Amino acid sequence: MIEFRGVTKQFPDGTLAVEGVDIVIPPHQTTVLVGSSGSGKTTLLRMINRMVDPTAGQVLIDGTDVATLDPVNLRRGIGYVMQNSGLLPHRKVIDNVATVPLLRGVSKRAAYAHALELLDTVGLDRSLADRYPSQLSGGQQQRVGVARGLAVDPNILLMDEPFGAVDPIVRAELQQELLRLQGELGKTVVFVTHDIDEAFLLGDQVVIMQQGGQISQAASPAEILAAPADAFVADFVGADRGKRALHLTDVGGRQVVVDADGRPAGVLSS
Ligand SMILES: Nc1ncnc2c1ncn2[C@@H]1O[C@H](COP(=O)(O)OP(=O)(O)OP(=O)(O)O)[C@@H](O)[C@H]1O
Repeated sequence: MIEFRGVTKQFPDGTLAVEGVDIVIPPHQTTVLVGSSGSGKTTLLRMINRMVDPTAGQVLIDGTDVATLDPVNLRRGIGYVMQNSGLLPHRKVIDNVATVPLLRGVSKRAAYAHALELLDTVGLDRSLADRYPSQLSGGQQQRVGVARGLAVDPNILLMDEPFGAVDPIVRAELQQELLRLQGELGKTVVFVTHDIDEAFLLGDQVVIMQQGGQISQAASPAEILAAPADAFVADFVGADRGKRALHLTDVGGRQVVVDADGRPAGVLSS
């Protein structure tokens, strides 16, 4: 479990990126941080692995304040997948996936064998192992990024707009792959996106952030649609609602429209 307690981040130039955030991120589920540009999503995510340190408050992993942990060790135990995959361009796919386990002292043989298995896991053909990142499509590069994030078998996987740079069709494929993977692996995934549809598709818990780095609402997609916390949330989740509608289900006494995959798409007004 990851817990933010009264977390604020003010950068040295005075920018208040995150303010007074209290949130619990449950284990073995996907929590999606969603909000418009500059709402503090990435800053919040990076405080989990100490790429950013809070100016006030605490971030706890399983009850331990991350401020007491060595940042390098902490980062090597947490998977991190970013937009544009972040692959090392001069290293082959297989080397990119095996890098962190090798740094952690895993034998070469074991690290490379596991890296090949991870290519299978993310749906990539092993024949791509000896290519360089520039010889892959954008979607393939993102899959390698996910394989690399999984390479240390982390309990926690941080994903910062991982599918933001690929076309909509590939993006939809990658989203489905992540759902499949998460069904098998059950990691604690924290995922950042601008896209409310992506948030509702992937998130068990969706955290809606507003400008100034405050949380407007943190709840399941169905709960958010059934009872938006305020006008900002109602407006933010309202766009595009129609296309997800298929059938009705009861959530807390309100009729929620759910799509064919069981994902909520809207609330029936009386
Ligand atoms: N190193 C920094 N120094 C000063 N301000 C920063 C720094 N990093 C981020 N910020 C500011 O903090 C705020 C939150 O940024 P952050 O990247 O967390 O937002 P975001 O919601 O992830 O945005 P985006 O969706 O555009 O990536 C923004 O106003 C940003 O300009």
